[in-house]
Amino acid sequence: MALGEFKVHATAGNARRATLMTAHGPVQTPVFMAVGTKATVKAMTPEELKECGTQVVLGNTYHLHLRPGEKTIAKMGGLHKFMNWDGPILTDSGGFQVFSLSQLRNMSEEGVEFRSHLDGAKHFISPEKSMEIQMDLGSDIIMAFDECLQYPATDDQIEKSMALTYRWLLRSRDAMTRKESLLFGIVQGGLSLNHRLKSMEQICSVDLPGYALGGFSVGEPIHLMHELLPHVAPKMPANKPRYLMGVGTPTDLIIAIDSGIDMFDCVMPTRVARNGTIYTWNGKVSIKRAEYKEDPSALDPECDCYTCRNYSKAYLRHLFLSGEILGSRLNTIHNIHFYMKVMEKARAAIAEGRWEEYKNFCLARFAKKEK
Ligand SMILES: CNc1nc2c(CC[C@H]3O[C@@H](OC)[C@@H]4OC(C)(C)O[C@@H]43)c3nc(N)[nH]c(=O)c3cc2[nH]1
Ligand SMILES: [Zn+2]
Repeated sequence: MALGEFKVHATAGNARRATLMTAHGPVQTPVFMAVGTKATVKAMTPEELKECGTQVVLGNTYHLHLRPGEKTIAKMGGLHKFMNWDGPILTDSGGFQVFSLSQLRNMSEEGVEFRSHLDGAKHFISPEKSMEIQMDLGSDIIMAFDECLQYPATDDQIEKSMALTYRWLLRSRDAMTRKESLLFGIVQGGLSLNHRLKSMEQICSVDLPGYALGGFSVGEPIHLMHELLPHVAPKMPANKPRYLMGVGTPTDLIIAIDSGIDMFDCVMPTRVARNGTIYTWNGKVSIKRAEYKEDPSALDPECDCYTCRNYSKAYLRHLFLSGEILGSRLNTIHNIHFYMKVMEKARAAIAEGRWEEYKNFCLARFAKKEK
């Protein structure tokens, strides 16, 4: 397959089983990408990520620009070498984090001036600067510099913001000089269907290797996203990957795959692992509950990850209550393994004509409540 080629092998309604070719190898979709904001997927080594079936790791322009700086990472041989990850890396463009993390100074057509949340130093990111940072990092998939509007937003704010995001996409595209990197455009448009379709028309009119849906999972009631997705995702170019940014729970993944989404990222599995929430094939487990104090069973009897093969709920509860680092590591290994297993089985189900059955199985299982 050629660089950037997206080959659809099978479909089931809007769901697709496909392969995206990147400079660091093929990505089998639907895919869940592990979030490695500061050049590490928290608490896991690259070997453990691979063992869990991780294909793509995310990095971030905003965080890595502030520390250690993309020029330093470039001097160290680029982000792959720096973090010892030889698979595909996708980097977010930093817009979302500037708006959500920093004390924003001001925003203009040119770009965004902000103060670092680390030391208050002044910085400026524009579409051109964001592309330069991501190319210095050696990213395989680069996200266009966009404005991710907060929720709720007025129609006027949505229209102005998506027009800016479109103009910034054109500047992002014109600033791309690294042919190994694939640029994805980001569709905005808030939570209104007509704005979403208008933004999709604009963004997808630019010929790119892939397109993302941004502006979701920003505090809106999640059902609004579920209601919009089936009307938007299937209308995006069928021969290009569709990436739903920042989503989501296992249930969200299944619902979005069913609407035609191919790629996902979310801090959920790693973040909730560190505070003791475990995803299993029978719903969520909160390891700190007293009922697990002397429970010899694995987190999930249906899981074959390193954690479930070697440790009991009693031990993992003890580690969590003791604030032991190993607790974070073992819980994260399980949650990442679980997410990757859900996606691996989804790929097989679509390929083998079993998607409806697998979808309904997952939605029922994931909804089960702890006794
Ligand atoms: C959680 N909900 C959510 N995240 C979103 C993102 C950022 C996604 C990145 O932010 C981090 O999650 C907070 C993840 O770790 C890194 C590595 C930073 O990458 C992921 C978005 N990014 C852009 N450019 N545009 C968007 O409209 C957008 C919407 C999102 N909704
Ligand atoms: Zn497990």
